[in-house]
Order: sequence, then C-alpha cells, then structure tokens
Amino acid sequence: MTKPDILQVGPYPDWDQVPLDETFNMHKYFEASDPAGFLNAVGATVKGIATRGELGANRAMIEACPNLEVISVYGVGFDAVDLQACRERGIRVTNTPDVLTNDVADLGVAMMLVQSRGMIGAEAWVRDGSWQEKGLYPLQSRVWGKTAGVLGLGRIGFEVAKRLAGFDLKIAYSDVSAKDYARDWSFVSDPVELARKSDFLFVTLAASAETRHIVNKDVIEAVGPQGMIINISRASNIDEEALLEALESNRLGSAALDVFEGEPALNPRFLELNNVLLQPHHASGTFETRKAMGKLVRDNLKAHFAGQDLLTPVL
Ligand SMILES: NC(=O)c1ccc[n+]([C@@H]2O[C@H](COP(=O)([O-])OP(=O)(O)OC[C@H]3O[C@@H](n4cnc5c(N)ncnc54)[C@H](O)[C@@H]3O)[C@@H](O)[C@H]2O)c1
Ligand SMILES: O=C(O)[C@H](O)CO
Repeated sequence: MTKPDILQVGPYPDWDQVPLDETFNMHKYFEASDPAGFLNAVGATVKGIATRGELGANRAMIEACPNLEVISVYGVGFDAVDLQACRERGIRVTNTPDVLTNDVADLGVAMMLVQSRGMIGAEAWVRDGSWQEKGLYPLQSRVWGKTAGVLGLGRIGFEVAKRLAGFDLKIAYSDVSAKDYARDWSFVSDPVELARKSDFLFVTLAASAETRHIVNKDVIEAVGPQGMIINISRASNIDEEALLEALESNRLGSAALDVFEGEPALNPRFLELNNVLLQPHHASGTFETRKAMGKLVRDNLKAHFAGQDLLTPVL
C-alpha cells in the first residue's frame, strides 16, 4: 500500500519520528529553506498535516494542500488551526486531550509554589554565598489557606483545582457556566469578580476569539499587588501589555507564565522583572506524556487513513 503523504509542520522526538517515517511519507516543512516554495512543490500530494499545538495550520497552508483530508495536532489546544478553513473543506481535525492533563496541572501548581516561596531566588542565595554572607533568606508569602481562582474549569482547570484543594486553598472558578462536577467550589461568572476574590488566579481556558484578552487590565488589577497570575493556557488569553504594565508598577504582585505572545521570542521587558517566573511552554513536557501525545497523533492519522473513527476528533 502506498504511504499517505503527510506535511509535518514541526519536529518531533525520534520515538515519534521513526514510526511516522515508517508509516507515512513525511514532508518536513520545518526543514525547508524556502517554506513557501516547498509547500508549492508538495502541497498537491499532501493528504494529512501533522502539527503541534502552538504551530497549528493557517489558512494559507491549508489552501496550499487541495487534497488535504485530516490535521492531527500534537497538543490539546487547537487555536492555531484555522478551523473555519477546515470546515469549509470538510477537513477533519484531531488533538491530544486527557493524556497531558495531569502533567500540565502539576506544572501550574509547581509554578505557583515556586514563585510564592521565592525558590528561584533561594537557590541563588545558597549558590552565590548570600546565605553565609547575609544570613537568612527574606521571608515569603504563605500559600495554604488563601483563595485560588481558576478561570476555565475544563480538564486541566479541574485537575489544578483538585491539587490546590489538597494544599488547603479555597477554590473559586469561572467558566461559561457552573459545573456539576465542582459542587464544593464557588462559581463566579464574572472574571473581574473572580480575580477580586483570588490570591492566585490560574488561567486554564481553551483559547479562542471569545477568550482573547479575557484577562484584561481590570482583571489583572483586581488580582492586585499581593496577588499572582499563573498562565498555563495560551498567551492570547491575557492582555500581555496590560500584564507587563501591572508587573512593572507593582499593581500586580507577581506572575508565573508558561506561554508568551510571539514565543519562543518574548517581550524583553519580561527579562527586566524580578516578580515573574518564566517557563518555556513545557507544561506537558514529560517523557511519559509526550510519548502518549505522539502515539495519539499517529493513531488518529492511521485511523483516518484506515477509514476508522478518529480517536479524539475536534472536527
Ligand atoms: N502550557 C501548555 O503547555 C499547555 C498544555 C496543554 C494545554 N494548554 C492549554 O490549556 C487549554 C485548556 O486545555 P483543557 O484540556 O483543559 O481544555 P478544556 O476544553 O477541557 O477546558 C477549557 C475550558 O475553558 C472554558 N472556556 C472556553 N471559553 C470560555 C469563555 N469564554 N469563558 C469562560 N470559560 C471558557 C471551557 O468551557 C472549558 O471548561 C488548551 O486549550 C491549551 O490552550 C497549554
Ligand atoms: O495545547 C497544548 O497541548 C500545548 O500547549 C502544546 O501546544
């Protein structure tokens, strides 16, 4: 049987690349010196796209592949895929939900703990001799007993909240509606009101045009000078300019961020701040989870080309 032609938008680890190359005819877009020319040359043969959540597939890429049938996303967030362009052409889309949920929640909670207790600075205090020269490390803020707001109580938001409850935090959350599975936690529909109640505001929303900058100046200032915002979702959910201004003026106490506008480049103003913890979009970055994500990407492609039901369809 001829191998289906797949456009591969970004690199994968070897344990995914090897089986992909065995099963499909992979066209490595990310290695092309002239990406537009490459797309022009291979586009007509392409039946599937394998991409990553943050890379997606835009309308131009989709239109350059007139025989495209399926897009398989390595990631749960599919906001970078032009779903409208896919709907217009009957193109199926899959993602990798559930397998990454716990690791993303773990990292979000770890970011809050590390930042609250000043652990990055404390590590430097030991290594640079400050402990011996200056003595005790400056006191930090307590976590337990405070209130965490979870903006977006989906799969990841729920696991974040569950973990925080285990740390004896009080939980409030916001979403499009109250959730049956969250009866012990208070639902607050207005994000500004949620932020006002929160010492820690976790942003765990699926990103869309509706959620763009949902965390705006008002929400940020409602979290306030003693509060912290933790973003493990997408940069677009926060007005980054307003966030930077609030951090620079201490109208927001601190932030812990795994995602940035224009990443992996980030606004250099972040690097000047000592009240922000910066992470390189690696919330799902464990061997175990990434292997499960890669398998799901392949299994969805295989299912499609075998005429079987998709395992985790978005469209
Ligand atoms: N940092 C990372 O490495 C990383 C890893 C995985 C996922 N993510 C991001 O996390 C997101 C959430 O993943 P998930 O599996 O929990 O998704 P999910 O679909 O289970 O949860 C998203 C939640 O957002 C809510 N929501 C959507 N629009 C809303 C709105 N306008 N107002 C209020 N709530 C709204 C939904 O109702 C849902 O409960 C992903 O879409 C992805 O962008 C980031
Ligand atoms: O959405 C996801 O799963 C991650 O952010 C990777 O894109």
